[in-house]
Amino acid sequence: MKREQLRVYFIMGSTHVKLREPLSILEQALDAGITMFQFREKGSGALKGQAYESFARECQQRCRSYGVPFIVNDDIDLALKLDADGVHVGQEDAALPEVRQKMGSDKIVGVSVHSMHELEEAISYQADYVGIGPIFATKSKDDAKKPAGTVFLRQAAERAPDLPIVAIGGITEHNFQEPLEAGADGVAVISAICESGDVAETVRRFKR
Ligand SMILES: Cc1ncc(COP(=O)(O)OP(=O)(O)O)c(N)n1
Ligand SMILES: Cc1nc(C(=O)O)sc1CCOP(=O)(O)O
Ligand SMILES: [Mg+2]
Repeated sequence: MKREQLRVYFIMGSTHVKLREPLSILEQALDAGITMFQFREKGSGALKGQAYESFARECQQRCRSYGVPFIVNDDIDLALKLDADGVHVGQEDAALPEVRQKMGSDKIVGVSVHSMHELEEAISYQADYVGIGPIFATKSKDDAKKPAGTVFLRQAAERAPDLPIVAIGGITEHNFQEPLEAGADGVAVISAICESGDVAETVRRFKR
């Protein structure tokens, strides 16, 4: 993958957008230039079964029409079934060698890391990128860790200059420069886009 693809990484599930139409938000975000999309359908009220798969396919179809990578959060079986562009897994989701073996070498495998040990593992098992967070406080993940700021992000970028890094957690139009200056290639965002009154303008600001 190209590290520029992490520049504005939009993450969404139907539960993140409350009463607003999620597919319309995704289309507006794609049209405004998001560079990667993650399908993250989890938590209370999340779709299940056929509705879950159909919603994923609808999102994937839209990403394909814009040439934007479609990444599945957590669910490797769904990623394989849909021939998604990749998966994102956390430390508790699955073992990285197994994920790589199932997905194959051509697909994108992203992993969350919070320590140097986890970063070293991600490097040795050839993760395509790492997600580091939460940088700031977030309300979008119930089991998020404490906000960590950019200290570890900066250390990770220094240790692994060739490994693409995306910052996540509480990132907004007003604070996104901080993780970029610390060495992130891009920012991964849920609420700043899902809850924006002007999705297109918000995405454009992240791209400036
Ligand atoms: C880009 C990116 N970075 C980190 C995460 C968090 O993954 P994880 O810790 O597995 O938590 P859940 O998102 O699965 O709740 C992510 N999804 N994307
Ligand atoms: C999905 C996720 N993972 C995080 C991590 O720290 O690993 S924080 C987070 C939620 C990001 O949403 P928002 O942009 O609304 O803060
Ligand atoms: Mg996960």
